[in-house]
Amino acid sequence: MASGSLLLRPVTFVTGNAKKLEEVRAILGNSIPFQSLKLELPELQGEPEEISKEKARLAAKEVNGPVLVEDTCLCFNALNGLPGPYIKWFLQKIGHEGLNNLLKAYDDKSAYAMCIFSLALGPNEEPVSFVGKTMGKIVLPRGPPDFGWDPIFEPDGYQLTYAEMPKDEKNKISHRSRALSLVRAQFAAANYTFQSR
Ligand SMILES: O=P(O)(O)OP(=O)(O)OP(=O)(O)OC[C@H]1O[C@@H](n2cnc3c(O)ncnc32)[C@H](O)[C@@H]1O
Ligand SMILES: [Mg+2]
Repeated sequence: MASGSLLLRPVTFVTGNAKKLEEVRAILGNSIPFQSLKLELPELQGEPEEISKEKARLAAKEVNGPVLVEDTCLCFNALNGLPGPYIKWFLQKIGHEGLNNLLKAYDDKSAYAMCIFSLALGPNEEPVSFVGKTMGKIVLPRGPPDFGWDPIFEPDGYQLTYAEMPKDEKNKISHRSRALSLVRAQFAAANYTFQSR
């Protein structure tokens, strides 16, 4: 082992969401060796970063090794950041139309997508978080409804919603790719060494 480096089992990215996994794979390529585990973890209520960290603690206990998790928020500025971490349930219950209706009473349609990754090196290690944000606005749905709220989020500087953009274009500017740049920087700085599987 090189001096100053930490020998780890490969990191397990834990998520119940196949679309997230697809994007994480596309964004990371071979830059960080990881495997994945499909697991729906219980989620706390509270501030986004704490929710993400708690997911990492639970995941690290399940896996008994290094884990990466993420929690995604869609935050409306007119609603002081809500639905935020509760977007999954809002989307499920009221859909794209209902989310648009929430903003009918306000001129301000601006919103941001936020991804908080948390890395825990093991079940007894405190997780570290990495936040990525992309600013934009909420619009009537346009584009294929393949992934969550992609059809109603139009990032600033584009006339396309996330759903209308080619995947690699979304992955260049997305909340997820911004957070993963920080994760990658952490891995580079920490100089972790991975055991071969
Ligand atoms: O198992 P986990 O990783 O928690 O997966 P999840 O689907 O439960 O995901 P979250 O708890 O982070 O809830 C975020 C919600 O936002 C959706 N979502 C996440 N990332 C998105 C993206 O980039 N574009 C559109 N929708 C997204 C996702 O489908 C959920 O409905
Ligand atoms: Mg979830």
